[in-house]
Amino acid sequence: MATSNYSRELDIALLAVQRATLLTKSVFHSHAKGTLNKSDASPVTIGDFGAQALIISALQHNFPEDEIVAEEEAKDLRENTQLRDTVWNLVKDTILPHEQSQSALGGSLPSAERMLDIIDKGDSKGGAKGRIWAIDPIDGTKGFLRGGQYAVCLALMVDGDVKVGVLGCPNLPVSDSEPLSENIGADATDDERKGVLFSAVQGQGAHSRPMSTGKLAEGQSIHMSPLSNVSDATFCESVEAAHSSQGDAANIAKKLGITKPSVRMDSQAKYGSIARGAGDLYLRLPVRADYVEKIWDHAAGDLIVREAGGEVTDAESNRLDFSHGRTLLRNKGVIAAPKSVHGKVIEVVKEVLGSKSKV
Ligand SMILES: Nc1ncnc2c1ncn2[C@@H]1O[C@H](COP(=O)(O)O)[C@@H](O)[C@H]1OP(=O)(O)O
Ligand SMILES: [Mg+2]
Repeated sequence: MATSNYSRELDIALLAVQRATLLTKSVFHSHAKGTLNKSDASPVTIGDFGAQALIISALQHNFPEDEIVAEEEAKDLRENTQLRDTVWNLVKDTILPHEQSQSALGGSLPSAERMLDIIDKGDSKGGAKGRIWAIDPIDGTKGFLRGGQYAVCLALMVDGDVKVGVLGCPNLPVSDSEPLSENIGADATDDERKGVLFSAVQGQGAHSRPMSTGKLAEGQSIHMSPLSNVSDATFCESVEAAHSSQGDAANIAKKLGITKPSVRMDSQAKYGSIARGAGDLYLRLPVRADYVEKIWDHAAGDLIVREAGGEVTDAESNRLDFSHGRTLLRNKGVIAAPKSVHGKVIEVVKEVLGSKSKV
């Protein structure tokens, strides 16, 4: 087969993520308004299943031979018809107003039963061979619930290498030049200037565009900040202390001479934020030695940051390796930074984590 520039994959991924993100937003708003109270299920559960169904149906329509690694399986929906019907009602009503987009995505799903089969198509084991999509329908569930940052994430890997990545971040500022505010992790009350889609294709750079409800605009090129002095950095980390050691991050920042407080936000919105230069570093430092990261939590963000001119590795300075199934078996932690300072950051990360293991 001729080499691909992945333009069709990118177009479909953007539309699928746009449609799925609109669904999650409508779940959040229905929940906030109390119109979802017929079901006992959490809005995260409903949004997760709905978004996964929409993305997989778009992929199956366009790329029927491809494999899919997705976070959810339909078992709970098969056992709970009320939950199934709640999700189905949302899925069948979520359409893009732009007609051409509808046909590109294969139109509406035919039935609730078919929706369950589609959700279960995300059960690939992943691996080092072939075309495999990784989906996280709602990354950052805690952020979603508190009206803060979350992301709808989709990436295409070919032979274990990420070729296309898209992140739908409905609660990040539209503008690439808006600096990160301290309350970015919690405040999504102003919908107006919020909502962005980040994307990247290997070798073609990274882009952002507004998360519109209609036809998507052309992407704007995005770049990591040209940070020459690491002590000027703004660093991002998880809100959840169980996901990344905030104590280790504070020690690392101190040793690097960083004085600004960290910006805490949920989800791969952290990767998008540093890729557009709104922040500089993303530190994810293991809390539990036995936790293995999932590929859908990193594949899109990894490519977007690298295509924006950044470097993404684990805490040992190894590239994230997506070729070992559904998890990042060979990696611990994530350190993403502009190329100019990544080496210096890793030096200090090793120092801080190394001194801990000697205690
Ligand atoms: N102990 C852990 N260490 C690191 N990440 C974790 C841990 N437990 C869960 N996660 C994952 O962190 C991701 C969110 O990260 P962030 O804090 O950056 O928003 C979720 O996808 C979550 O996976 P899961 O959804 O399986 O619980
Ligand atoms: Mg996740």
